[in-house]
This record gives sequence, C-alpha cells and structure tokens, in this order.
Amino acid sequence: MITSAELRHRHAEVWDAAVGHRFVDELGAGTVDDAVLARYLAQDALFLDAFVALLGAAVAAADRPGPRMVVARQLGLVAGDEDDYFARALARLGVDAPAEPLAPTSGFLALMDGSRRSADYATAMTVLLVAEWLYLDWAQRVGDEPADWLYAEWIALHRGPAFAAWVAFLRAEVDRVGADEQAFARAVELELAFFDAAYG
Ligand SMILES: Cc1ncc(C[n+]2csc(CCO)c2C)c(N)n1
Repeated sequence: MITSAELRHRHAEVWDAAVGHRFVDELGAGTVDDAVLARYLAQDALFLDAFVALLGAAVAAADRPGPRMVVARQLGLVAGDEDDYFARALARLGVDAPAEPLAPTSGFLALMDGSRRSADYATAMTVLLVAEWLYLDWAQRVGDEPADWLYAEWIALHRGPAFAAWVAFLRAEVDRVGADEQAFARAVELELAFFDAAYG
C-alpha cells in the first residue's frame, strides 16, 4: 500500500510548484493585487461548499467511530471560523455575488462531488489530505504574517498546532486505509491550476 509520504514524493514537482507559487509569495508579503485576491477568494468560496459536503461524506463513510468524530469536529470548525473569514474578506473586496466557476474550480468540484457520491472513505480522505496538507505546507513556509487581517487571518487559518494535528490525522488515516493515487495526483494538479487561475 502506498504511503502519503511516498505519494508526495512521487508528485513533488507539481506539489512544489503549487507551494512555491507566486500567489503564496505575494500572500506572505501582503502584496496580492486586490482583483487577484478577489478572484481567488470568490473561487475558493465555491470550492469550500463542495469541501464541506466532502467532509460530510467522510463523516458518513468512516469505518470507525474515533475517526468519524475527528472529521465531524473539523467539519464544525470549517463551518465556523473559515466561513466567517470568507464573509468579511469578500465584503471588503467588494465581491457581492457568487462567481462562475473557472476551469480548475469546476475540476475540483467534479473531483470532490465524484468522491462524495462514491461514498469511498479512502478516496474522500485522499482528496481532503491534499487540500489540507498542501495548504499547511505553503503556510508553514511563509514568514511573519502581514499586519493586514485579510492576509494574516488567511495565513493563520492554515498553520498552527491544531491545523498541523488535523493534517497529521489525515495522513495517518490515509496511510491506514490506503490512498487513492489517481485522486491524489489530480488534486495536486488542481491546486496548482487553482493558484494560476487567480491571475486571470
Ligand atoms: C483550493 C483550495 N484548496 C485547499 C484549501 C484548504 N482548505 C480548504 S477548507 C480548509 C479549512 C480547514 O479544514 C482549508 C485549509 C482551500 N481553502 N482552497
């Protein structure tokens, strides 16, 4: 059975291109163009809805009570703090209507909805793992948070001990039940394309 460490190693080229993306550098510096950040967050709001649905599918599909409870707890967090950030950030950037999904967003929605409908715990956890681990990785590489809350909160959401523990849990679960390599590779590609798409 392939491990999460081996999967990341196999897909390191695309993974590192996402983690080292210009968008991440600019987030860390607090210098993303407002139109770029607005485009990114408007797309991410669409992403987040399918992500929450996928977390719900993982809650339903978990093969043990312990992991089910851990995923359920995270679902509550995402529905709280992160949703609050989106509401304030989109309001500040003047985004007042849902966006049309760009190609990488549609790709992600298809991947997440397909995985959700399959009700396959291993596939769902593999997709969740990429989305969370890749974000932890870039956020840990960024230095001190910019003073502006728009940047500081987005970076802070993706690092810190609680988020790192969630990612460690996802890795352990994927290592326990077996990863879906195809889903892993597709999700990494989509993360890179998602950053690219923010630049229009
Ligand atoms: C395209 C895209 N990929 C991954 C994430 C990361 N992410 C999705 S939901 C969530 C909350 C914590 O569980 C986090 C960190 C994102 N925002 N956008």
